[in-house]
Amino acid sequence: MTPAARVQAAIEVLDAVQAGAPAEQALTRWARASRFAGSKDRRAVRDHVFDVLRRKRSLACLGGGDSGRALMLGLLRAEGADVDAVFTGARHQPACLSEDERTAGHPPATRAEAWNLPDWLVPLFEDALGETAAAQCHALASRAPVFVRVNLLKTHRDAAIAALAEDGIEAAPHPQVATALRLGEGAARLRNARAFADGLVEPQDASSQSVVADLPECDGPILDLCAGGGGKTLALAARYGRDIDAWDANPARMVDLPARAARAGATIRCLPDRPSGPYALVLCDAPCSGSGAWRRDPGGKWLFTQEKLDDLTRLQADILSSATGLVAPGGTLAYATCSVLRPENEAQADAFLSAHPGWVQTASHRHAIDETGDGFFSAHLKRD
Ligand SMILES: C[S@@+](CC[C@H](N)C(=O)[O-])C[C@H]1O[C@@H](n2cnc3c(N)ncnc32)[C@H](O)[C@@H]1O
Repeated sequence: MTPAARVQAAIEVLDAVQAGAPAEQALTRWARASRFAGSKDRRAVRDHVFDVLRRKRSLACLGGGDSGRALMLGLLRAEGADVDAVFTGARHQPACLSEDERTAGHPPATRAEAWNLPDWLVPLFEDALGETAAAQCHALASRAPVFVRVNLLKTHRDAAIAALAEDGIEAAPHPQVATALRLGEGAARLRNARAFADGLVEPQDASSQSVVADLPECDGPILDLCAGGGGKTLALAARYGRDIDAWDANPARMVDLPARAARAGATIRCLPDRPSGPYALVLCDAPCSGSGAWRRDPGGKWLFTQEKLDDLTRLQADILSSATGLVAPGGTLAYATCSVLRPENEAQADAFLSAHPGWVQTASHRHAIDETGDGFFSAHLKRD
């Protein structure tokens, strides 16, 4: 496919997304109907689509509308591309620009437009991020860096870097997180690399790794209460060098965890029934808006509503409250979200402390959305 034909394909996928289809589904449909497209074409179309979805609001301004065509025009203008070399009208390529399209479009004017947020989220981002809100929104509208966690159960950092290099994957140590490597050239080959197959590394955002690295020392039993796919369960097993219990209200989410644990050389017990404890440490990586990681799932940013936020904060409070019975005296309940919003973070921890005398907060960490990782929050709540 020519570069312009890839743009036309992205326009069609974006039209489907704007009509309500999830981006992944729209891309899969397009790929199935476009057998002529090779893997590089598919990757390029996907990149266009996700680049637009991260910055949909500002690109709609620049492109003069929110159709797939206007959004791609906005992206090309933002990148300073020669739009007439793309909108050529040739076969499989976007039709030539009309006079209206040429004159339409303006630079983003409001904060919501410049920050690529729905209007209602702007005050929440300002409240949570203060002077860094603009920079963090800019990071949220950019491609996410790719990180892996070095699995200390099997290897060490330099050996992991060398193993990745054997498969042509560049990896550089993270400036603060000892287990994290940032991947460069060749990152797309990770899933086929020996280092991955042998369990030397696991894909995991650096802030996610940091949440586990920051946990207190612990000698007793450990539970991952919202284990999901088990990213943090595996990190816990490596961090503490012992067995970890894992549970999730939706057990189907843990289906791949036994195979992942086997590859990582970790012993994880996926509990069939709700655990009863007591545990010295319970990690509660709660369901959340995902606002700290929307650059990986930009569709979520545009579909999120105040009502969904209210539902989530109620669920988080319920999960935290029901987790209290699982923690041994002197033990820690570590609450974490990949959100930057106060109602899901500091306000949630404060409400917990008010409602549960006998608990104290021993630490809280905020991770900014930037080149070193996603936005994350964690609070360590200790049972006195
Ligand atoms: C943010 S995800 C966990 C991600 C996971 N810790 C990881 O690192 O890959 C939150 C998980 O909480 C689970 N969940 C929702 N309600 C729950 C509840 N009441 N108790 C336990 N888990 C719950 C969801 O099914 C989801 O898998």
